[in-house]
Amino acid sequence: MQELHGYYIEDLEPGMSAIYAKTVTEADIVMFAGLSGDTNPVHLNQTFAEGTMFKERIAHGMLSASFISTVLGTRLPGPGCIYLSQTLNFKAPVRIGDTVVARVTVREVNREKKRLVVDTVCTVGDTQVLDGEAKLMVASRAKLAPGNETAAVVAAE
Ligand SMILES: C/C=C/C(=O)SCCNC(=O)CCNC(=O)[C@H](O)C(C)(C)COP(=O)(O)OP(=O)(O)OC[C@H]1O[C@@H](n2cnc3c(N)ncnc32)[C@H](O)[C@@H]1OP(=O)(O)O
Repeated sequence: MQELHGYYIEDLEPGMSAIYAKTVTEADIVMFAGLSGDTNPVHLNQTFAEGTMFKERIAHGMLSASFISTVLGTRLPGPGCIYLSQTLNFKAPVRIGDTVVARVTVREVNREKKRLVVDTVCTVGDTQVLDGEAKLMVASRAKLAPGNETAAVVAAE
C-alpha cells in the first residue's frame, strides 16, 4: 500500500478483512439527522420511539451503513477506491451507546476488470445488525505512470 493510496487490485486476495468500530452516541444520531435531513421520529423523539417495537430511539440504518464506507474508503481497499454498488439488510436495531463493528471481507477479485466484490457486515456484540455486499473499482498498479502512484485514483477505463 502507498502512503496516500489504498491497496491496488494486484494486492488484493479473497479473505482479506478490515474493520472500523464506533460507539453510536445521541450526538451522532442528531448530527446524522441534520446532515441527511432524515428527521424520522424513531431516531429523534423519545416519546414516539417508546411507542414502537424497539421501545427507545434507534440509529438511522444508513448511519451504520456509513461505517462500511469508512472501512472501504480508508482501510480496505482504502483511499482512491470507487464505490459501485452496495446491498443492505438491516437485521437488528442499533441503540444509543451500542458499539458497531463494521467488517469488510474480500470475496472476489477481478484483476482484468479491476473490480472487487466484498462482504459487508456490521455487528453489535454477537448480533449481526446489518449485512450486504459491495462492489468497487480499484486502481491497477500496472496502469499507473511511473512517479504518479500517489496521485492516481483509478486509471481511465
Ligand atoms: C427510513 C429509515 C429508517 C431507519 O433507518 S430505521 C433503522 C434501521 N432499521 C432497523 O434498525 C431494523 C432492524 N431490523 C430488525 O430489527 C428486524 O429485522 C425486525 C425486528 C424489523 C424484524 O425481525 P424479525 O422479527 O426477525 O422479522 P420477522 O418478521 O419475524 O421475519 C420475517 C422474515 O423476514 C426476514 N427478515 C427480517 N428482517 C429482515 C431484513 N432486515 N432483511 C432481510 N430479511 C429480513 C426474516 O429472516 C424472516 O425470514 P424467514 O421467514 O424466511 O425466516
